Amino acid sequence: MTTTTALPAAAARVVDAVKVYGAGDTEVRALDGVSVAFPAGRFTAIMGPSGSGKSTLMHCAAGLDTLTSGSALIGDTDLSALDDRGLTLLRRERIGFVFQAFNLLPTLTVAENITLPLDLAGIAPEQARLDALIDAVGLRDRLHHRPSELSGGQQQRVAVARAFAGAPDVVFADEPTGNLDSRSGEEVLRLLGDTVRGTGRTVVMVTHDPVAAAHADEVVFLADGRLVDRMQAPTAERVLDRMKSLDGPHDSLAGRRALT
Ligand SMILES: Nc1ncnc2c1ncn2[C@@H]1O[C@H](COP(=O)(O)OP(=O)(O)OP(=O)(O)O)[C@@H](O)[C@H]1O
Repeated sequence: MTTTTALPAAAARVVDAVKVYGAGDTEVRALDGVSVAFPAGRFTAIMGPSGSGKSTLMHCAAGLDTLTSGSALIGDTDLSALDDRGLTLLRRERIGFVFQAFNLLPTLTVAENITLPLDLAGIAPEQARLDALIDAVGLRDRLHHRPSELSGGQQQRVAVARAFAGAPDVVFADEPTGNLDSRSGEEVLRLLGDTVRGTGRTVVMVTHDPVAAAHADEVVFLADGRLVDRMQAPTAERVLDRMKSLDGPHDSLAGRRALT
């Protein structure tokens, strides 16, 4: 038996994660010894002031970037044990991504965009799951449209469907509402939350926005590359209060956005 079996089920985690950019005078410790587990079947938000290491943590946890030291695991797979091809396959088969800029392929239809990761992996789509996803994102009447014919909110809902299409172990979402108006953003957040609660999938989301973070089951807070707090059952008000105490004397983008 390995020691990992004693830990609560984590879809993804980092242990003693250190990420250093640059060297000498220009060295930045973007992650300075972070250990955090993202539990399976839960929606976790990562918050913290600008430059606190949120994106770095997400990129390293998702195998988009490598740690300077420490480990990043998806389930029990240590990413440092994988070569480039192994990492590519893991990202394709076990991880879903939602980015701020939607990242849909403009020449493909909505339906083709949704099944693209499965097509790339040579996996036949499971039709019942696809149908349920298409209904959940409310885009059945748009399946043969191109992304340019959709609103931003609709495009992001396609991206959410694509991220979940292959039943990944974890979906990482990087500021998924950053390019959306508040109503469309709310729809995308509700969709992420409903998918986690309805299907037991796992979502890890980086956000600046306390209102967005309040859709999660738990918020983890970073400051200066360190994990400084975790909050269960967050509300926007409690998240904003916690962010104010992390921001120090200057207003954070999160605080300014939430107050406008
Ligand atoms: N490629 C890079 N080269 C050098 N420094 C970097 C690089 N990427 C990030 N950093 C630095 O690492 C620190 C953490 O950056 P990161 O983008 O992870 O923070 P963040 O919390 O996501 O910030 P924001 O909320 O502004 O997006 C910052 O000081 C940043 O300038």
